[in-house]
Amino acid sequence: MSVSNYLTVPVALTIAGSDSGGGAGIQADLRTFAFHKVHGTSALTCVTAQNTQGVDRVDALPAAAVIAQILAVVRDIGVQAVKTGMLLNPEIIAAVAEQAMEEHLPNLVVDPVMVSRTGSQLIADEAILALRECLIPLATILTPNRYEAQILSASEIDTLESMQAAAQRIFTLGARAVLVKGGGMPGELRGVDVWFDGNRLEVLKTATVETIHTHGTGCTLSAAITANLALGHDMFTAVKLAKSYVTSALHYSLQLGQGQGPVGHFFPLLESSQP
Ligand SMILES: Nc1ncnc2c1ncn2[C@@H]1O[C@H](COP(=O)(O)OP(=O)(O)OP(=O)(O)O)[C@@H](O)[C@H]1O
Ligand SMILES: Cc1ncc(CO)c(N)n1
Repeated sequence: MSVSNYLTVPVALTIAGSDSGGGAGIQADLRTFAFHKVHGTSALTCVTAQNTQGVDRVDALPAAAVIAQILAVVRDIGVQAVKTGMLLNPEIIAAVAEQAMEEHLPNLVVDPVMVSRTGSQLIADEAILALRECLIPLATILTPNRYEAQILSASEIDTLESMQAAAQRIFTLGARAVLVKGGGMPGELRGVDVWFDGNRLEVLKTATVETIHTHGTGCTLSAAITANLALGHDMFTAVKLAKSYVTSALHYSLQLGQGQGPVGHFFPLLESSQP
């Protein structure tokens, strides 16, 4: 007989949708938490029938089921950081905001999933309004992509200066910090993100990785920020570490399916397994 070493690890919670293709949503989040040696817990909001080519169908869970999952986790296991992904409808958004107001969701990273990187709207207009009014003001870090930032700032974003202006404008919605992501920008701006926390305006820049397999980069980035917050890093350090992780995962993106494959979340293992 041998005795288990009881280990304690930080815990993160993702409140997000399922991606049947495994590249984005809950599946990307849990893989990212595991990579960071953070125990991943989840509250599922919806089930998407999705692959590398697009989303075929979305079925929402009842808001009460989302709350029950959150409470089951926070009352027993406890969490150090939380992220939200695809929340889909105003009922789920209001329920999650209520949990945040009850202080059940510490270090809350809100990835305001509204529009895909290719520009197609993923949630209804009422849900966008609910995110803006109920949940975004409660966020620790908000991570809109180019198109989401355009909606939230009511401005066109096509240059670095317009990303910076949008980050500052979106900050006024109430999040403690905003990261405008550049994956949907043209050319060399694809690897450029802009940070604003009311004080520091920073440009986080990596070289653009030439790949079409970018499915789930946004989910992966916000999950990595969440994992780093759970590990005890400050907000800006958590973001810098997360950006570096996504860049490495993009360097080992996976050619799967007929469309945009996912990033390689376990790149050190993948690197050594290739012939
Ligand atoms: N080709 C690329 N090269 C380098 N970095 C990239 C590239 N594409 C995206 N990124 C980075 O990936 C992160 C996610 O940004 P992105 O704008 O793709 O989010 P998103 O649109 O929410 O993603 P998705 O909807 O595909 O999950 C950002 O840090 C961005 O800079
Ligand atoms: C479930 C889910 N969440 C988020 C995104 C955005 O990448 C997606 N495509 N699918």
